[in-house]
Amino acid sequence: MSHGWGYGAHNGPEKWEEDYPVANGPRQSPINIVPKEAQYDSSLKPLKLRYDPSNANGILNNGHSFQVDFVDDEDSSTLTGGPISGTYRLKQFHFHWGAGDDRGSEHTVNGIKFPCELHLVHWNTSYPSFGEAASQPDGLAVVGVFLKIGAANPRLQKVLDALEAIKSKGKQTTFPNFDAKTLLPASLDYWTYDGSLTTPPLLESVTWIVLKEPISVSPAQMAMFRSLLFTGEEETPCCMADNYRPPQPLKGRQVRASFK
Ligand SMILES: COc1ccc(C[C@H]2SC(=O)NC2=O)c(OC)c1
Ligand SMILES: [Zn+2]
Repeated sequence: MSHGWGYGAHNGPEKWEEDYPVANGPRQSPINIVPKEAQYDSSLKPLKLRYDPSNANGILNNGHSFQVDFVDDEDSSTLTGGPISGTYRLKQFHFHWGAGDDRGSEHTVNGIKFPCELHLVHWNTSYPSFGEAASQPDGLAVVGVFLKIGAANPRLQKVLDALEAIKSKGKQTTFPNFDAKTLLPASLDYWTYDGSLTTPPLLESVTWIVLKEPISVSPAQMAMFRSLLFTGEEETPCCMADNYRPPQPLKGRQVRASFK
């Protein structure tokens, strides 16, 4: 690809292998999760997510999605327990969504696509930085949460209300005092497997932790996601949607369940 990667016909997921050959690697993400084939593992610990709202910093349209960034210079917003050992720090969260409610998630369950998927990105503090951790096989842990069409989600609305200020690529604004825990469902039951970043550079450094229980999002709220632009202010506007990579081959990997 002469131009940067994206989600269009000319630079989308089917083309990424041209610049990122790891796209065909042994532990690529996302995957289709088949609950009946996931093995219950009683040794898996409960997830422990301790987030300090004061670590929330800014919100950015990065041209592929939007992300809420967190100050991560202390162990104040962390993920411990679950399938991981040690302490992972919250770095950012972002979403993937469809142009229609029939698609948008990256992981699927029994082949079912959800309209949206939240990713909470954490890095292993046994490495000196996020960038260092991202190149290590146990460097990152991403918690995935499905969004399902239903009642409007008031906690999500706080995030969506900030989008009008970051409509086009490269725009950012402050986003203080946000508790990312409010975006989690009641149950922290999860599936876990070894995978990768779902965008270039597709590094195989992610322990995936996908929650079984979705959170709700209303059709009007989905429309707010779709009001964002992939493009910068000076470009022909292109609505940000269908920014998801489809499921990748499991290649013999085991998906474990924290619940029966
Ligand atoms: C070190 O470079 C990167 C590049 C991209 C992402 C974001 C990807 S990874 C995911 O789960 N979803 C996404 O859109 C990243 O996140 C850890 C780290
Ligand atoms: Zn993601």
